[in-house]
Amino acid sequence: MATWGYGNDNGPATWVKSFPVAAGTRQSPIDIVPTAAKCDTKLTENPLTVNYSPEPAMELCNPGLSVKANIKSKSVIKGGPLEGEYKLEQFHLHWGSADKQGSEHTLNGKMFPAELHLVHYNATKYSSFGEAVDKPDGLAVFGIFLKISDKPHQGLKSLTDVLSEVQYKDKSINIKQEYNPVCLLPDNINKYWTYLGSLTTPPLCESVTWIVFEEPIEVSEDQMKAFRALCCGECGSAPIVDNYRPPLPLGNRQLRASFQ
Ligand SMILES: NS(=O)(=O)c1ccc(CCCCO)cc1
Ligand SMILES: [Zn+2]
Repeated sequence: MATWGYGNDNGPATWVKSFPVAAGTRQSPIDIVPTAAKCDTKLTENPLTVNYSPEPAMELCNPGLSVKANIKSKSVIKGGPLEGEYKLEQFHLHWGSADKQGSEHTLNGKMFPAELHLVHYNATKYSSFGEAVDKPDGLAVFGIFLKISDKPHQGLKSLTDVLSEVQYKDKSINIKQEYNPVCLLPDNINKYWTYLGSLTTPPLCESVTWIVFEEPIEVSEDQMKAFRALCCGECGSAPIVDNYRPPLPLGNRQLRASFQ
């Protein structure tokens, strides 16, 4: 199969041909149904802790199906559902061609216009992201919903203001100003759902402890337009839009909530 993507010929329904785990039992994303989540006090007794550091010259790139920032500084998380310390590797987003769609996780069947993923690997047990990526306890990903407001998100503005410089595939730039990814988190990180899942793109490894925050971050329509202006290839290629995998069955998994 040619490279995977989100089109009719290479989209999510076709991935199982090259990546059989797509039909696995702990796939992501899922539809989050809060009333079906089990409130687990163990999650609150051991609060999720975020220790992110400023990134001096953060690299922003267009790999062709999203926009990604690669992290070099020591930014770590622990607690909540996690055992050990997980180190931030990268963050990226998924978004729609219109505000009615774009997120990967859904909330009671509702899609948000976009979803931000902060990808961490288990640095206590593994020496690199590459080693951790296919281990059942290898990764932890923060899922943050984006919703539209009339004000731009200041933290994302440092990125959306320069997206035109990575408009084409394989372009990358360094963000001049020091950037601390903590600015991307919602105000309240104590309210989240967590479950055992997978990467939402090939290779779809079943290696992710998902932590999806209840509180969305707010972005402007202009910022959404900036994401939708990114291109899959070189000048004249199709825009990167609708780069989301639809939800998979929860199956026998337990969805836990850190709050009532
Ligand atoms: N949408 S996601 O957060 O699940 C995600 C994170 C990271 C990768 C990269 C896998 C690279 C394998 O070599 C792919 C998907
Ligand atoms: Zn993602």
